[in-house]
Amino acid sequence: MKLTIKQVTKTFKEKKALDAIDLELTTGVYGILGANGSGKTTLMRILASVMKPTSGQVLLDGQDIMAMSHEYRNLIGYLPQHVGLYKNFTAEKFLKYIAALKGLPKEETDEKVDEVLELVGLSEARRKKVGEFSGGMKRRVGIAQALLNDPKILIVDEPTAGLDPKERIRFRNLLSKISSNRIVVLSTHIVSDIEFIAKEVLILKEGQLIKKETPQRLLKGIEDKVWTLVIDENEIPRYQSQYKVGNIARVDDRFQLRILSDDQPDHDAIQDHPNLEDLYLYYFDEEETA
Ligand SMILES: Nc1ncnc2c1ncn2[C@@H]1O[C@H](COP(=O)(O)OP(=O)(O)OP(=O)(O)O)[C@@H](O)[C@H]1O
Repeated sequence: MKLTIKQVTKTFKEKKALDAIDLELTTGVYGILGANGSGKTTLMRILASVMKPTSGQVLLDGQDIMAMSHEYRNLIGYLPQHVGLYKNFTAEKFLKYIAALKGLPKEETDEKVDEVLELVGLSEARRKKVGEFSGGMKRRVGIAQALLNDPKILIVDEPTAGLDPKERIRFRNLLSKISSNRIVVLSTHIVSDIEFIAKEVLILKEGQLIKKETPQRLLKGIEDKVWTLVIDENEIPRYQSQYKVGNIARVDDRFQLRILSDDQPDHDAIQDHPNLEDLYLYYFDEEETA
């Protein structure tokens, strides 16, 4: 199975949200990383076929998804950024309701609902009201509804926003588990969401795809650019104005700075192994780092 994105551009009035994106996706998890407004949601919506590109095409195994219409929609599971859940429904009732909306045959529904509840770890909570669920459980209901039609392509937009670290890990493992025979596209600006599960990381910046690499290769690209340096507090502003400074940690009465720089920022600076947080800082320096 291959999803091909060919010269996809989306323009809103004068704003180019996506600018001639070319991409090929096969089974596995793809992490789309980008700052706010970089075009992640727009790309996800086009892949989910809820939005048409201004120009360009998306092809599934050579067929235009717009021409495939329902045939394509039946292959898609989509979890938008904000999904409406019916608070007074139990998880089970909600999923049965969505199954009916998706046109699942009645005789298959019970078994399918059992299966997705099990998959997302909510079997025991199935008779509880969704309104009483934690943030992480609600997201898992969201994934469960997206999986009801056993989609070959699963698109999840910022699924971990607002989740605590434990719930994030659980969610990540779930995505990893279900990705073996599907294309999973996950957007996030939280780097640790994709560091361990993404087959490739796609970096979007101002509507352009600036990188598409395995996490390992991306890190290799900044291998000799990460430095740590211990300084006094009054020196911090000088380094912040001259360099891309990431984490600042207190070490006794001094401070350790994590600095991204092509050259050694000071003769006392020590090189360190890069992580994806460094990478994010490297590409999105001027924007807020998450
Ligand atoms: N319906 C719309 N009308 C006008 N402009 C839009 C519309 N949707 C998106 N945009 C603009 O297109 C750009 C990309 O938006 P998009 O929502 O795809 O970014 P994003 O990377 O998903 O951001 P976020 O992380 O904040 O969700 C932004 O500048 C946004 O303001």
